[in-house]
Amino acid sequence: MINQPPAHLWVSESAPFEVHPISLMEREQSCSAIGGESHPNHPQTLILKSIFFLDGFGEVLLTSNSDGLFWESVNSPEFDGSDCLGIKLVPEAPAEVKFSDVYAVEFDNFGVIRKSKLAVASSCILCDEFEMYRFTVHSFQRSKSQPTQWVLTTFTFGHEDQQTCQMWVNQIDASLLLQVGRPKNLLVFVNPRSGKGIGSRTWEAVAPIFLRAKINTKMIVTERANHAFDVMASTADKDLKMYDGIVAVGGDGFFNEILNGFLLSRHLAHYPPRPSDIIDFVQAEGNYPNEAITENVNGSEDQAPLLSSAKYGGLEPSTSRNSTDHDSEFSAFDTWFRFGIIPAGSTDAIVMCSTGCRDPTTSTLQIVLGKRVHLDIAQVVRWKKTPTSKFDPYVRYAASFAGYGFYGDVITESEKLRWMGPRRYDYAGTRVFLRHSSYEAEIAYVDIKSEDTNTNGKRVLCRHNCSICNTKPNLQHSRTGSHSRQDETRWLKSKGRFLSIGAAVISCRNEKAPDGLVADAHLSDGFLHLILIRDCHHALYLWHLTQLARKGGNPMDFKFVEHHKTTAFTFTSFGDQSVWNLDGEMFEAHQLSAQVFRGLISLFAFGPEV
Ligand SMILES: Nc1ncnc2c1ncn2[C@@H]1O[C@H](COP(=O)(O)OP(=O)(O)OP(=O)(O)O)[C@@H](O)[C@H]1O
Repeated sequence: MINQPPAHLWVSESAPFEVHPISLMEREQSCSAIGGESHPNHPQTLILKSIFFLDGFGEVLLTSNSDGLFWESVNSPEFDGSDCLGIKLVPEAPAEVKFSDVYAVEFDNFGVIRKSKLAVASSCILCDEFEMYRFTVHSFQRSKSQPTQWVLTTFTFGHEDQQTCQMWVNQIDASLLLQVGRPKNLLVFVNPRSGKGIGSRTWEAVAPIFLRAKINTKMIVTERANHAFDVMASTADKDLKMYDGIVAVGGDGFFNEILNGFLLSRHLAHYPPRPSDIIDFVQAEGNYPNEAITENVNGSEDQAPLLSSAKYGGLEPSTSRNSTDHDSEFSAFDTWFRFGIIPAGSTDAIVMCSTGCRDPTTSTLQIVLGKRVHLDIAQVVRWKKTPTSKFDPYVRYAASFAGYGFYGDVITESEKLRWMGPRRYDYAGTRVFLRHSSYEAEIAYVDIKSEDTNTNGKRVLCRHNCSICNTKPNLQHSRTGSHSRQDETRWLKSKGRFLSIGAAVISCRNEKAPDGLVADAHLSDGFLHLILIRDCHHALYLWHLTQLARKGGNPMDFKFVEHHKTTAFTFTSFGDQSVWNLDGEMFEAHQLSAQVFRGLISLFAFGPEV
């Protein structure tokens, strides 16, 4: 039943408007007039107050200032908070929304406003409903069951006067324009084959949020693997700079493709040292006998070689990259350009680590609200693909993980089973586990003293506004190269048979490993976590894997597991074939080196809230 609003709302007391004035309405043109604070960037900010009907709640006095909207219930005999059956309802609606949490406001024309929540829920025909002009404020709230998940919420305000509604919409719109860091133009890549083939559906579900937020999106649905890479690599910088960022609707592998398409031609920096650079130096100095290298199972410091920056890096100018070029070409994107990921893949570890959950709506909200976190990126340089291939440096970047042995085998197996969707990882994982293959290899890694790690060896989890990620680095490894400026870099070596070698850039939290591969890895502390799993009894390996799969497990607490926080490492295989897994993509490499670049890129994300 649609009623006319009660008569008292039509009576003007201080009528500032001639058309349909509403009692108690106040309009202040200057902040000082009502003792409010002016917005530092916008001294003309209006402070508005008007009586509205809040849909599903009742009559409220709505106030807008530079921070947001606030409302309080207006007590009147006809709006006493009772529903149509006379039951007293305690209003549950929040009484404020900050502009920083508002992503859109829309004028809704003439339509129904309901007096109480019960009326909304039950569509009770006896409940009071009015028809009036309306506007809707779009925001979010945290899910009650999973607080890291953000769910859409709206507040619809009704008023008899169209102009009043329109004025509020204009005012709120003006306040939203003052919110810093929100994107206006985005290039969106959609992988229709992600996960269970849900990329396009995922985009269709979240696209209205971008539309409402008045963000222009240019959307490209990929037609083949590497399509997004090719577009990113071939687009001129001046065209890319028209966008505030790039959004990937897909999984980690798809994001990796976009990242590589962006970085490969734009990020110019010195390569990390080759495995042979380190061995050559050690042999020349004579302080690290080969036998000791072979036996260095525990990475004891006595056996550690020192490597001066003058001696490593070892690349001829033709094969190295100039970090001065890097500064000019890459930093042009540095300040505002961001990447977003809307999860639609099989694992989505990067999204889980950067937003705290795996939810397309949460990721979309964090994009439209312009959130930002920095992300470390590992640069992996393959020197030789197979034992017989010639020296041919080939660079790839990884945002989450580089893994060998078990991880390489799982990705090799699962690629043949793409048709199975995300279940392929369970099937391939079981097969590879049963095979229990181990591989002979040698690893050298930069030794980091615990006082250089920002945590002093303590386990500190990465969270929203993380103090570790925000700390200035003690080491000189940074965006210009992980360790290239240090006078002395100490390398440790491990050689032997490994079930797996993993280098985690971030914690790699996912549904199979709720704490991730490394629970205390950070988004942008500038460190890699090298996890070496030596050949061990099958049952012990299973025990380690079950610890990984458990929340609060201790997967590192085994003698055969080594965990080294580092900035760079080199790898040499002694087998015929060796396959790595980079962010879920296969990467064949007989010899490689990797180094981390601290906070090399920014993501549209709020940071994990674990
Ligand atoms: N149109 C397409 N057809 C086939 N493959 C595509 C297409 N577009 C992209 N790809 C490829 O699909 C691969 C996997 O995509 P994506 O990472 O989105 O899904 P996933 O592997 O299921 O998820 P995750 O990486 O999280 O495990 C990427 O390597 C990408 O190159």
